[in-house]
Amino acid sequence: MTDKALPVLEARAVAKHYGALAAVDGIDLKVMPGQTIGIGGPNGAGKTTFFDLISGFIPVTKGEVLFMGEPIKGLPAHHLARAGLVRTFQVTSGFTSLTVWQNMMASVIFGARDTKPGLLFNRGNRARVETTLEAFGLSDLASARVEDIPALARKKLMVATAIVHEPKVLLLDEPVSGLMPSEVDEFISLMHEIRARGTTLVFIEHVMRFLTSVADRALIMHQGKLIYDGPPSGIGRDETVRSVYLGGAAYGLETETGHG
Ligand SMILES: Nc1ncnc2c1ncn2[C@@H]1O[C@H](COP(=O)(O)OP(=O)(O)OP(=O)(O)O)[C@@H](O)[C@H]1O
Repeated sequence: MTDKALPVLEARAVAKHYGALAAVDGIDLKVMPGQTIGIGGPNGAGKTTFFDLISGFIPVTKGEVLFMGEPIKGLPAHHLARAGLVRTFQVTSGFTSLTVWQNMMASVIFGARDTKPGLLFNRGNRARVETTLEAFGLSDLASARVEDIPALARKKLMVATAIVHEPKVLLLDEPVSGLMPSEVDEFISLMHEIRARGTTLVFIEHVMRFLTSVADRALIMHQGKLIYDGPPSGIGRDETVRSVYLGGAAYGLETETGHG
């Protein structure tokens, strides 16, 4: 069982340099079990690079990242995913010529600890896929090819293929970018359901309405550093955040997007 007092994911003075550029410049972060953290900030602030570091996708230049108290250095991303640290990408991924059902089964099979794929088409895994598709409102599209389904369904499928592994920590990179306001609302409800399961969530999002409705803690990055760490309701009142991200003006957080 997860120890409530220990961070599930921790960044200690994490930095990533590209030549002279510090894309991420010494970030400390403790993600506690069950937290939902939303990360915002202007383009080029270092959000995706930070995500790449804490998911083990790229190596740190300085500092260290710990998952469940253990340093992740040197562990490949697929190993971390199997251990419960799962992420999605900004660009909606998936096997477009396969069906929704096949994508889900592929995720279950390749994400499993067991290495004998043949054994994984079992009743338990099929039931997990069915339950997840139902929870995401995707059951009716199970036999549709991914290239034929709407953008909202593709976005949902990407999260569904991640959540079917019952991750300890789910990292989502801009889950609602490009969606219509009503679709964003649907995704907000979905995120609340995922939160209710107790999944620890960390996401990047420019859509402020989504960030403030879903997260219980907000981080704002600028030039590789954290300039805000606190309740989402405080973002619009923070002078620094307003000047570098929200345009300096009084900011109504009902606004659909920040920069991006
Ligand atoms: N592989 C790379 N090589 C060189 N520079 C990079 C590389 N990846 C990112 N950068 C630079 O690091 C900085 C941070 O980029 P990053 O993509 O992390 O920002 P971001 O906050 O996610 O931006 P956006 O909101 O536009 O996605 C940028 O200046 C970017 O050009």
